[in-house]
Amino acid sequence: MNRNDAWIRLDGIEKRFKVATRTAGLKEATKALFARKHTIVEALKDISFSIGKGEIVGYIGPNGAGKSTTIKVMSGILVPDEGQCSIMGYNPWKDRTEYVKHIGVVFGQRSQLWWDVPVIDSFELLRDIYAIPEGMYRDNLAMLTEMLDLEAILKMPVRQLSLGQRMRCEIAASLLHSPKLLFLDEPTIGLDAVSKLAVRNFIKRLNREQGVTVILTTHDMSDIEALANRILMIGKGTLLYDGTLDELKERFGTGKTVTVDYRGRSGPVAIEGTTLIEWTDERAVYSFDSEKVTLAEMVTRLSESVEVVDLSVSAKDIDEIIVQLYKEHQI
Ligand SMILES: Nc1ncnc2c1ncn2[C@@H]1O[C@H](COP(=O)(O)OP(=O)(O)OP(=O)(O)O)[C@@H](O)[C@H]1O
Repeated sequence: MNRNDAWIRLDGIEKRFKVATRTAGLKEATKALFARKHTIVEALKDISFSIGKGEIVGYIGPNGAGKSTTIKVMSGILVPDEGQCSIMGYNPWKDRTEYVKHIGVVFGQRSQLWWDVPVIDSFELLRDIYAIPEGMYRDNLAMLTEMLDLEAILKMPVRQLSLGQRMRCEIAASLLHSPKLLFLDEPTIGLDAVSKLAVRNFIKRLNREQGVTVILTTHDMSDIEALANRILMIGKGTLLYDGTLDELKERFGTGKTVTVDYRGRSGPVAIEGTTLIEWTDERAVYSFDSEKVTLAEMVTRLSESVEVVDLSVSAKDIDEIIVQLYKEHQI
């Protein structure tokens, strides 16, 4: 894709936050208030990428990496300090009034629905706020009610809904005005397996049948496996990976994972050529590359420090690849 033709394009986006420094104790806090001590958090550093129409992109990274900040910049909520952003020909923060008519946004941790009124009343309020034409509203409501199985819950007040029911309503609310681009920030957070599956299936169908482009942030790698054709990985405000999940597996997933059950030690045993993924009082999980260290060497090294009770070897799954990547990049 020629970057100039890209549907979504970010170029050198930077965002800094000024945070008041807090010190322990009232006296210190008062002093800091008057002295106006601040530190600068560099939330986004030179972020550039392009996304084409119809893609589903997973935006991943550990806590505090800058995912939500990017989504807020892209949805026009935050103005960056540096850089350019063009989405469907709009500048999200300068053309915000017109731009928001073409995007849908769901923040999994926040609600856009009114707590005490029936869901359908919230939908009607949104229809009025966004001046959605009646025909479009009726068609979309019927389609979303069917696809997200909302019939039985439309008349219930939001506060009575389960988390999974509420999330289905949040997603429907963000799509009533037929946006062509949907931002989902942690859409499956806290959901049970059945609700997660319903949300994922809906996103897939929406993308396939309506051509809606989806950008989603998640900590759940099974969301990524189920949905994303492409991954953007961010750490400490810097973009670290842009590619497909298959490429990621090919590049980083060649190694294997060893799970060791053991007795006789409380602290971790470091083994050269391996990455320690998990360590408890009874179990350790290592990832290793057989070109760097053999299984026999690992067992020998472990047996010097612990009594090995059981050991199993498996191919690395996506969560382990991600943990390894975060470690390699020290994020
Ligand atoms: N309004 C704000 N004021 C000050 N600092 C902020 C603000 N919003 C975000 N930050 C800081 O910017 C950095 C990036 O935050 P952001 O919320 O984008 O991360 P994230 O990748 O979405 O994290 P998580 O997975 O925990 O939601 C963090 O250090 C955060 O503390």
